[in-house]
Amino acid sequence: MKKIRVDLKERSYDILLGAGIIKSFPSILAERKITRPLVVIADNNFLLKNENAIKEIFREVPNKVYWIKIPGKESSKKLDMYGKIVNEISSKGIMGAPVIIALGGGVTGDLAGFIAATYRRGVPFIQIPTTLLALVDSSVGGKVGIDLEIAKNLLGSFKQPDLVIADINFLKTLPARQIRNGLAEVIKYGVIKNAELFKYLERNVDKILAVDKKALERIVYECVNIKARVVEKDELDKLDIRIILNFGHTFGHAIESASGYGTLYNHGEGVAIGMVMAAHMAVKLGEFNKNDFFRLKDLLEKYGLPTRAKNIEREKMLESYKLDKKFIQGVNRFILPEKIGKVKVVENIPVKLIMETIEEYIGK
Ligand SMILES: O=C(O)C(=O)C[C@@H](O)[C@H](O)[C@H](O)COP(=O)(O)O
Ligand SMILES: [Zn+2]
Repeated sequence: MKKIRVDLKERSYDILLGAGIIKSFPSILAERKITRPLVVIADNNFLLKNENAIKEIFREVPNKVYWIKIPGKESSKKLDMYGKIVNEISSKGIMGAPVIIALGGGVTGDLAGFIAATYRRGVPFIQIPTTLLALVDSSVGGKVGIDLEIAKNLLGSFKQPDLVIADINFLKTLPARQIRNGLAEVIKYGVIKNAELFKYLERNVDKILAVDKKALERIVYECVNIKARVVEKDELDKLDIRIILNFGHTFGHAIESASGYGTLYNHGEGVAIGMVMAAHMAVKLGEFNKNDFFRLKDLLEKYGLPTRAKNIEREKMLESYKLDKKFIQGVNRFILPEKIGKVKVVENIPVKLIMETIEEYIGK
């Protein structure tokens, strides 16, 4: 088992990473003296495939366990679902503050984390990510929240988990589209911080798409380390350091919102298109060379990710785009690549270039 420490003073925590480590869940709780009741907010799709094994593990813990199942789809990250779950928790007659556990992908983690941040003004929180996207990105760093109709992640908070239990074995039963969803974020890490990781992704496409355990473990380890180090320097996303993790997300989020958070584009797919759009703007601004642009586009395509969006209403996308949390008082701010492995923040990109890019990549 590997242990990655996220050093955030009194909010520091461990990420325990390994194949099959979920089996050690009862001893992990015992070692850490976690005795409070557990409220497990679980993705019902994940449970459908793994319920027996998971329930067997939870039967070995002395804590009282309450289960809440949710559909792990983006459409669950909404106010009505949030209201329903907090009411359900409060009606269970739990004495004292429970520990909230997120057992699922990014949606489950973001929603459960927002509940952990707000229920009783905050209760302990454990992330057990079950998708590649959640393993490499959303389970680490404490961004939690829900979507509003008009834009993604508009209501939220920072709530660092107390522990992350990252079991690579969960990836074995993940549908291919979910693997690709996470791979978009993995490619993002290569572009923003690690050219070697990017090369590794270029050289090992077949292995990675075949969900080779060693390759996936290596990737998850690299990504989590990058994220942990970035978050340590700028936990609250205020110093223009953490912002690099948002590469591809301005257009990506707008694509997700404009497509109704449905099945059309998931988060990774939106981010894949968003990265290509941002990279193309960087080429046009003379900040990024064409060759690297095509390396990025090709790599996304090799992993089966989209690089342009169809069936999106541009007007809807623009409404959501304007609410990007990175923009300051009407000044747009984008993360643009300078080379593979390095990005920078660029402000005030000409509206003409942004509109041209939308015209080129977003359409009916
Ligand atoms: O952790 C971060 O910081 C990120 O930006 C990582 C993103 O991949 C992730 O999708 C995040 O939830 C986006 O947050 P937002 O601030 O753009 O809503
Ligand atoms: Zn993301």
